Amino acid sequence: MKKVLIKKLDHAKDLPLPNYETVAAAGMDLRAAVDAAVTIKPGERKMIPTGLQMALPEGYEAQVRPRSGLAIRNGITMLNTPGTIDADYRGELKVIAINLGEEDFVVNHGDRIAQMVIAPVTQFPVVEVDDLDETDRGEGGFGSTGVK
Ligand SMILES: O=c1ccn([C@H]2C[C@H](O)[C@@H](COP(=O)(O)OP(=O)(O)OP(=O)(O)O)O2)c(=O)[nH]1
Ligand SMILES: [Mg+2]
Repeated sequence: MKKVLIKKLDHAKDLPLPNYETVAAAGMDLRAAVDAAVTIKPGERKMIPTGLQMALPEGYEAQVRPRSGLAIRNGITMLNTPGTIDADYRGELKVIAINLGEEDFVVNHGDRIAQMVIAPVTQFPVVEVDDLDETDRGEGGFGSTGVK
C-alpha cells in the first residue's frame, strides 16, 4: 500500500499529523505551526508554516487548497490555490494564505488553515511540431460558445 511519509519539525511536535476528518474525505487538513499568533490583515498575504516535511509516493502530487468555512466566514483562501507539492520536495510544507475579507484574521498555533488533496500526476514527453490538427473549436475560446 502506498503511503505518505511525514516528518514533524520541532515546531510541530505537539500537533497531530494531518489526517482525513471523515471516512471519505478527499483532503486532510493542514495545521499552522506558528510560534506566536499571526495576524493577516485584509488584503495581506502571509506564508504559514506547517512544521511538516513530506515524501509522497512517486507519481503523485499534493494540492494545497482552501477550506470553505474559512473562505465564507473570513475571506481566507490560498493565493496560489491549488498549491503544488511535488513528490520530490523535502522542504517544509507551507501555506500561502491571503485575507480577502474585511477583518483581521488571526492564525493560532494548531489552527486548521488549509487542506491537502493527494492526486495522481501524469507526465508526458513534449514534442515540437510545425503544425497541429484542425478541430471544430479551432482557436475559439474565452466565451466563444456563448453564455446561455
Ligand atoms: O503552497 C505551496 C506551494 C509549494 N510549496 C513547496 C512544495 C513545492 O514542491 C515547492 C515548489 O512549488 P512551486 O513549483 O509551486 O513553486 P515555484 O515558484 O515554481 O518554485 P520552484 O522553482 O522551487 O519549483 O514549494 C509549498 O510548500 N506550498
Ligand atoms: Mg516549480
